[in-house]
Amino acid sequence: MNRQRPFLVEILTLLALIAAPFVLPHLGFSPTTINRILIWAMVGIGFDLLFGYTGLLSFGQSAFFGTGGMFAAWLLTQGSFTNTMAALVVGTLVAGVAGYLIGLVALRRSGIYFAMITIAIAEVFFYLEFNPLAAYTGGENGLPGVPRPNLPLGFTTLHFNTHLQVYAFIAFWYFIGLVLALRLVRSPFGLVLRAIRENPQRALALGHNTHSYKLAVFVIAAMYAGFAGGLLGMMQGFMPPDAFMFATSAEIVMQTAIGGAGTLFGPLLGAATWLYLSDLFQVTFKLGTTWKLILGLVFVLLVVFLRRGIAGGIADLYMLATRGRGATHTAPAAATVPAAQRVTGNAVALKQRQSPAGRQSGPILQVKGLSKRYGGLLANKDIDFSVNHGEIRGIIGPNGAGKSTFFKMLTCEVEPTTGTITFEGRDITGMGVADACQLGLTKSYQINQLFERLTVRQNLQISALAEIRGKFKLDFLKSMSRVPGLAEQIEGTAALVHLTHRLDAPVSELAYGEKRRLEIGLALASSPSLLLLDEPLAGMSHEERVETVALLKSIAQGRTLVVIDHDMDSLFELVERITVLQEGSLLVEGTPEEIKSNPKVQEAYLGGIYEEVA
Ligand SMILES: Nc1ncnc2c1ncn2[C@@H]1O[C@H](COP(=O)(O)OP(=O)(O)OP(=O)(O)O)[C@@H](O)[C@H]1O
Repeated sequence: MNRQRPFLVEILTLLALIAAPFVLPHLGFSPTTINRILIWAMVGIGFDLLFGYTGLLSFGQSAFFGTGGMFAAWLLTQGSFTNTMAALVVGTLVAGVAGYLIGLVALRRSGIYFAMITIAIAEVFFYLEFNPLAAYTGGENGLPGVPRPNLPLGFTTLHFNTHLQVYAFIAFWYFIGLVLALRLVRSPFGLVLRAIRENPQRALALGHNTHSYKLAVFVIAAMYAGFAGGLLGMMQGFMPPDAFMFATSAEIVMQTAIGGAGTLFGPLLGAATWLYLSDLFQVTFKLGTTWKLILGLVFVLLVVFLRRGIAGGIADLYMLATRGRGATHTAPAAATVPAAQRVTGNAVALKQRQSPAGRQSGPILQVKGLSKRYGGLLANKDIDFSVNHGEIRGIIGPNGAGKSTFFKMLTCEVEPTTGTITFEGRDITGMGVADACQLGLTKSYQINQLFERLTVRQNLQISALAEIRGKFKLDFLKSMSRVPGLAEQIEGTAALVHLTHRLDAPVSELAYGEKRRLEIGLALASSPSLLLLDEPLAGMSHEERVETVALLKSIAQGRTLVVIDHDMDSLFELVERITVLQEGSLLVEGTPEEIKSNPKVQEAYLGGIYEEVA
């Protein structure tokens, strides 16, 4: 919707914000509730970036909400600050610094352990506020006397005293926060965050420094919370200690879930629903303490029946309505597109990485004495291996021979127990997988490792962005269309793997064969100088195998490939030399003809099976 009509979302939001203080009171919202909704929604924007877009469930936002708010309030009540804007900025920066330090610790773990660390941190901040720092924070009394917002403009100072004026101040900053967040999620930085949410291992393997991205968004979320905390003190004229309470964090999580995570508008809708209902049950219906029970039941129902939240429900309704009018065009499935109509791999020249030393001959990869031990099991034993520039090498071996482990060591996913790996003349042993990919060494996986909820285009963009932008870049205000060379790289890769007609389809809608081609496309989009393919034909029908072998042949032109597969006939047709692994050791190397006729291979590996096939 927004791609066709730029700024439509922003304009509609602005109009809604202008109308809200005049319309919402007629629906039973008090002026204070309207202001609180925006403050909660602002914390929620940061939390949504963290949880909805990056997949990091934090229960620690109260720590930053309280820190930013308390610091700004302290500057204005006990410090010498009179400029509320300056106090807000300093409070936000302090919350950001706290976020950076806490992020360094909490992001060492993921999933439930990350969430548990953030709970513990929220509790630590609550304790600090109440006990050792009570002289500064007012302890359980909080900090009274926080002035209303003002805005010095040089020639005059604007003061925001009435409810409507305070609303205008908060709504202005909410709008700025939302616009910045919308830019962020549409930027290359934002796409990498979604890649981390969908498949953090693959995002890393494609060359993104996922830890730095997670730390950056953790700090950004802390700053949103800190800024909102400062607004809370100014709105109430008092900075309450309960900003630090765990319940605050829990409310942010619930409001975002109810409103719809990963939408940016979810927190606003969730906060509006939450605060409206709590006012309704407590003030209008005077339910006493039972209000929490009823509120709880309402929220359970909302979460159960609106699994993507209120914003998700609205989006679904919109899709239904536009589909009903025949507005949505579904791309044809692969099977319905005649092969002759598909763009051939040779039609678009895909950029290829240049060797750092300008070499185009000699070894691109050299391995000496490579071993990998898993406890008592030696998965790879003392392997010496070398591949030349432009070569197409096959690796075969029975199940459990150590082929995948060997690939994992080459791409630096797994550290070798002994031995060295030299790539393009550089020792890469023990280097991280992201660094290896950045150097031009990557692989496609035996089991698809895709970003399932994203489109084919976004999948390919995630890969190409790592090559174009490097391991980490804070380009969260940049538009995707302004990334140099990105569109060409995506079109070229999609054409090569015959997915041009599926670029805007979500991965979850692809057929298996298409997913396998996208898996190869992901590796190709990073312009590797050495591409490893781990069982590219695995699980394919006969027809798909024939198509994929043809595809691999077109990819192989001008590239260096190493391919593992169990399909001997296809592999013998494709590669120039073959390396045979058996029980973790290198058994023999040679041309397909030499391998077919090698008695050692027939006896020890093929056991005569290939003879029958041949
Ligand atoms: N992370 C791990 N921990 C312990 N053992 C492992 C691990 N990964 C692999 N292995 C073991 O190492 C040996 C080699 O496994 P690997 O997956 O490399 O073989 P493969 O040749 O790729 O097999 P296949 O053809 O079935 O994919 C196997 O015995 C396997 O069980």
